[in-house]
Amino acid sequence: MGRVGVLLLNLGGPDRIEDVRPFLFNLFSDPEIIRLPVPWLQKPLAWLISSLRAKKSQENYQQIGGGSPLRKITEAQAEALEKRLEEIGQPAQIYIGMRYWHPFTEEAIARIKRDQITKLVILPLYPQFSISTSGSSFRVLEEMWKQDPSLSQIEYTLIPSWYNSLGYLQAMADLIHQELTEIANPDQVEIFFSAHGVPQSYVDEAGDPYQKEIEECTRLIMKTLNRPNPYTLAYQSRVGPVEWLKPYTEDALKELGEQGVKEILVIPISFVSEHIETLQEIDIEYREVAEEAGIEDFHRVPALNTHPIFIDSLAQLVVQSLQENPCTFEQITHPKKNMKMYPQERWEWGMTSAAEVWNGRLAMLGFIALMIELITGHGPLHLVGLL
Ligand SMILES: C=CC1=C(C)c2cc3[nH]c(cc4nc(cc5[nH]c(cc1n2)c(C)c5CCC(=O)O)C(CCC(=O)O)=C4C)c(C)c3C=C
Ligand SMILES: [Fe+2]
Ligand SMILES: [Fe+2]
Repeated sequence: MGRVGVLLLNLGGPDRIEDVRPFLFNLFSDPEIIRLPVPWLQKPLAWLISSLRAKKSQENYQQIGGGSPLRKITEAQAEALEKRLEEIGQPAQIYIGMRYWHPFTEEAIARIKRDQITKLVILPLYPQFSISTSGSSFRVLEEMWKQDPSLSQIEYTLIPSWYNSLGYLQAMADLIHQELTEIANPDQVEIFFSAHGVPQSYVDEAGDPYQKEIEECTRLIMKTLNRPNPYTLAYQSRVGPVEWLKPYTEDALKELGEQGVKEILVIPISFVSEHIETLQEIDIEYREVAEEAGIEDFHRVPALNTHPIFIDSLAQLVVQSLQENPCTFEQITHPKKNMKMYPQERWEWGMTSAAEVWNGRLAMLGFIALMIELITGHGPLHLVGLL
């Protein structure tokens, strides 16, 4: 079969407090995170938002020990996966490619070339597909494949999403089950799925399948769990002024409080590792919101991390994908359905020359407004909470 490699894709997180600002700059420089009609505004805006958001974000990272645990957990997952693949007779070298922090996707590809990998399975550590996560990493890789002809020697295959894989569902059900056994009246507990949000326009205008996959995923987890508990799905971590997927986690918590719910079990489902949004946002911020709403007992299921059933499910996905026909970038980033993976090339208001002139003028006005905001510390971005 040649030399097999598995490339695990993930978001990345700042290892230390001083990494927070450059990490945020990388994140906001991504056109899949802030979809602007004019590419040249991306970097100045990323610089501005990262500079102004850094302080608040650093405080949050300070509350969880001064940095993101994401790199260490992803490395532990890679090690466990390598071991499991060896055990089931499919040895492979595992690589980690982060989108916004070390080890970057580019570093992983350099190592894959150096090791002369001939077959590569590209596996995002996001169970559900979103243009803003797996899609963004696929886009970077597709660009690298276009720029570097030597990469065409590697036979690769993508696993776009795997929220419905049996092992993953069993691992999630096992975590929930374990947590419920510690609770006095387990059947009365409200199961509260908290998914990471995306702007509503990603789904409505760009055709992101994320919301559909999240909804299906929660349904399948509940079916696998096979318990009578009531459940809610809500979306967390909204950034900026636009509308995101609803209901928002804070609103759903308040509503449950109003309905008299006293005990909830929160399940983070967009991500398989502990990170700032589980350790800080859920465990600290949303716990407070829930308590204020009258919810007396707030429990959370830990992230999968290196749960053995989960690691085995990743290994099975790798084996299965090596047996099937390869899935290419073309199939995912240029789907037949109307999904807009390349925001700046496809937004309709950049299509005509007149519109482009107006885009340019508006962008210039916007940039001046941003500079004023930066200097004075007052303006619309502060008002809506983006900065
Ligand atoms: C599936 C998970 C995620 C989706 C979807 C997602 C979309 C998304 N995120 C932002 C903005 C930010 N995300 C930040 C951190 C962050 N995001 C995810 C996951 C998803 N994001 C993770 C796992 C992390 C944390 C990594 C870590 O350090 O532990 C941040 C930085 C933190 C902060 O300042 O709050 C921002 C900002 C947008 C705008 C977006 C969709 C468009
Ligand atoms: Fe995020
Ligand atoms: Fe976030």
